[in-house]
Amino acid sequence: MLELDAVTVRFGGLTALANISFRIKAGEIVGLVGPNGAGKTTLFNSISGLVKARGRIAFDGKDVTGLPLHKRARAGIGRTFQIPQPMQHLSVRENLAVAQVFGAGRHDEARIDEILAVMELSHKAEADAATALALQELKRLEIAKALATEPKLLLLDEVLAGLESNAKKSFMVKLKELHKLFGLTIVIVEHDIETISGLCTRAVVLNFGQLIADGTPTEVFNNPAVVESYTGTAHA
Ligand SMILES: Nc1ncnc2c1ncn2[C@@H]1O[C@H](COP(=O)(O)OP(=O)(O)OP(=O)(O)O)[C@@H](O)[C@H]1O
Repeated sequence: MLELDAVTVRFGGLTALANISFRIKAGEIVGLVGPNGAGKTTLFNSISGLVKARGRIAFDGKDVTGLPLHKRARAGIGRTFQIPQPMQHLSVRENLAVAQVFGAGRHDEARIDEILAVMELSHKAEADAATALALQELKRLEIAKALATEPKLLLLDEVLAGLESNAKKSFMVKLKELHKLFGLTIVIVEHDIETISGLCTRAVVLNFGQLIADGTPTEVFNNPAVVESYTGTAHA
């Protein structure tokens, strides 16, 4: 479903991603892990089209490397952002409608109602999205907006960050439900080892823009290079 070949991103003299190559199969839930500044968000930006990358990115067998953001969304690549930013002055429902037109090129109220229901936001559908939502609701809206684009591949950037452990657990259950209900492939950036182990069958680890491990969560978190990347001993 997703193929990355030698994906490289430079910002001036800084190499944010260096020759990243891996494949993701349809239906996988993959954890994208690594210390701050490792390149995780830049990888999401490269896949979704927010950042230009060298190398090759293919999705569903088609080369999307040169495609703009909206065409990648139409191809089925959806994402959330680290800091949820609903559109100002629009209701929750309107936020989803805009996302749907952008990503799917159509307006389907029934589908929006379904997403509102599954994300437990029906009671807030007409509320002002920017001012009337608590943190958990904002996070649910961020995921709902990505779902409204009708993705096949969903890139989740730290959607569980800042939640206490019970809320985290219920979000994990919800993500598993969405995976099944919408037939999604998911890549999730997350720092918490327990969350990655509970949710993902595979983890890919970046450090200083390099891919340093790829395997089951148990394999990866026992890998000395990964432990070093978190404790800093390798680069201290
Ligand atoms: N637009 C940009 N211009 C210049 N440098 C950037 C830009 N975006 C990211 N970087 C740099 O690229 C590197 C990778 O950043 P990135 O945000 O992808 O890391 P990350 O793994 O997502 O980190 P975090 O866990 O802190 O979100 C960092 O050194 C960052 O400062």
